[in-house]
Amino acid sequence: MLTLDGATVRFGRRAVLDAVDLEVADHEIVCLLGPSGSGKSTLLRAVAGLQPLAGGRVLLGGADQAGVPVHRRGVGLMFQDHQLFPQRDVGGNVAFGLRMHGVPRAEQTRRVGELLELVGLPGAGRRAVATLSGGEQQRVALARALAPRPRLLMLDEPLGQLDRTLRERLVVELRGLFERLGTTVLAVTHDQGEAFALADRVVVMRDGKVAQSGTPREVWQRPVSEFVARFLGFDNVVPATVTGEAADTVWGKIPVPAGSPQGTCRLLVRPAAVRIGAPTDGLRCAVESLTFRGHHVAVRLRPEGAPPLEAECGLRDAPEVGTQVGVAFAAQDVVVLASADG
Ligand SMILES: Nc1ncnc2c1ncn2[C@@H]1O[C@H](COP(=O)(O)OP(=O)(O)OP(=O)(O)O)[C@@H](O)[C@H]1O
Repeated sequence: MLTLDGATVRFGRRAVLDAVDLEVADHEIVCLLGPSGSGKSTLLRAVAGLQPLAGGRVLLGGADQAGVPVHRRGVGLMFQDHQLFPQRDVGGNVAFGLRMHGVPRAEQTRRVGELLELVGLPGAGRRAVATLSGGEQQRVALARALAPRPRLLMLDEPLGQLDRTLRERLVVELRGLFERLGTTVLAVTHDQGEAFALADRVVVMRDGKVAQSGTPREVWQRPVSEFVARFLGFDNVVPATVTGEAADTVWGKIPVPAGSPQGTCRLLVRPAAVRIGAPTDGLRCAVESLTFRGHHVAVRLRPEGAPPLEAECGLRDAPEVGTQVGVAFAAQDVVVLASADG
């Protein structure tokens, strides 16, 4: 459906999109994830035709889009600040793209009704935009973007301004809706939870380049680099030397999965790999702090003469702050990272 082939965008001398290759298949939901300024929105704008390329190509359905204006690309866009037209009612907003495409009025009315039903706002066509909650406005913006049946729907921080609970609910609804409609989606978010819940595939960006692309499970289980691991919120990343099935680290010898690459590397030790036991067993640490996270407790440990170590455990197993514990490591939650890229 969508192919980026060496797509490059420059602002001045800086490549904000740096020779990016990316494929989005029909019916696929791809989420671009990455820190602020990594080029996510620029990529969407380049695909939409709002941002000229300094090099490379954007192809939609196999056709090079060079010179094709925004309104002829057949892509739908929904931006963060969904910008509904305040003077039009809900129906008028949803029908906007249909009017632009010269869809007959009766067909417009039918389609608007259908879409409002789909996004969970049946019968809201006559309501004034100002009377809607943030979440409802977001749904109207989505219905408006879907109305012209774009071959590719692009969402830029679609749920950005909503509170966490509403976002978590809507993201599940969105995924169901896109699956039912068979919509091809390219979405941008800086919220990894949102990306992982919505996407078939996650693309992590860094400085205008793709740092990693894979299913949510692949990226979560096997981040390819220290950058991706840290971006996902993992703090236990240290230099290591792997020999056989063990790594030498500042935290002592840590077992690694069979078949791991050998030699010097960075090692990711997921909090789940850190098993807390009696102070006489394993690496001795002081318990520095506990953070309650719903179903588990994040435990910050301070080993003697080594950097802090993040662990996690069940609510009932949480040690007391200030006590001493011993730590062992479980190989299945240890990942040898392919590159030491800081
Ligand atoms: N019109 C412009 N002129 C100059 N620099 C720009 C312009 N638009 C974007 N940039 C710069 O390009 C870089 C990438 O911006 P972009 O908006 O694509 O990042 P992003 O990953 O979407 O970030 P965020 O998550 O903060 O929205 C940023 O450093 C930004 O300041």
